[in-house]
Amino acid sequence: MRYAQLVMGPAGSGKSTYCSAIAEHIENEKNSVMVVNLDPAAERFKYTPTVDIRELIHVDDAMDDEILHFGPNGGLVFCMEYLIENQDWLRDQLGEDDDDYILFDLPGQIELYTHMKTVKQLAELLQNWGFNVCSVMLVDSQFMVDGPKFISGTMAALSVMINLELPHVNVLSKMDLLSKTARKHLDNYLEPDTRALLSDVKSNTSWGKKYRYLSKCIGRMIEDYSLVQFVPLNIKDEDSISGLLYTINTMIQYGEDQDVRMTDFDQQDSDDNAGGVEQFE
Ligand SMILES: Nc1nc2c(ncn2[C@@H]2O[C@H](COP(=O)(O)OP(=O)(O)OP(=O)(O)O)[C@@H](O)[C@H]2O)c(=O)[nH]1
Ligand SMILES: [Mg+2]
Repeated sequence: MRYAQLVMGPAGSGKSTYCSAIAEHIENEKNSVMVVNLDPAAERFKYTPTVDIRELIHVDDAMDDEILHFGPNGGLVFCMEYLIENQDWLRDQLGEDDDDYILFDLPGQIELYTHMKTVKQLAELLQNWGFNVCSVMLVDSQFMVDGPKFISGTMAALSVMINLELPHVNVLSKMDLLSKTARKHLDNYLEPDTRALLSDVKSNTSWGKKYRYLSKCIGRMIEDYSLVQFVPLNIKDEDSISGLLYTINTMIQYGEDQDVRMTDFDQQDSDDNAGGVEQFE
């Protein structure tokens, strides 16, 4: 079995920084990990990618092409579709080693995740190649500190979850940047509570009243069904990273093989003992 995190989220939400920090953390625990850059427009990142989509296609190739003439956003979508069409290239680059743990650093174009099919196709390819895949969606915590923004971030996360149908975790990134007051505000929303969410939604006008009612219904739905949850991540705090990785690794069943091996070992041990008892008798 192999293991994959598809790291996604809006532009600048911290995906590449997350990949470097998580890779460093896993390596410090003496486990091996690889990072694959799947952002055809990436300029620089701290990690050294094992595989880099820019060796297959760069967003400039799509933009400079005299027939295609894409702008940066269309160009990026084209590159991701090109990757799927050239799946053999990716398969060869990834190799076939058992037990690989790979972080895929994806581009920051939210429509790739909310309703387009390319990332879903990528996940299906990886699953066919023997990966346990999960999606990790980063949302910048600074954009989630008032009720209406939290609701809209939650709805974006929900559409990604529905579109991809993968084991999924939503991460609030850049927690180290929040002031104490902002952190307190955010804490009120983390345990879904419609009243807290609505406290920022003004309702003086008739539009305001309707908007408040809609927000209330959405808030209740999220609260009643525990549909979307967020894990806050402070990348400067090792405990925060370990906690999140534990959640993710449980989802992709990373480490369970080791448990099985331990169980086999225990079984062997007790068989041996049983033999010993017989001999003794
Ligand atoms: N303080 C702090 N800054 C962060 C954190 N994560 C990312 N940043 C900063 O936010 C900016 C964007 O981070 P990236 O990791 O490049 O974000 P990205 O999601 O990969 O961006 P795109 O690939 O352009 O969509 C950089 O200046 C990072 O240094 C964090 O956890 N804490
Ligand atoms: Mg990036």
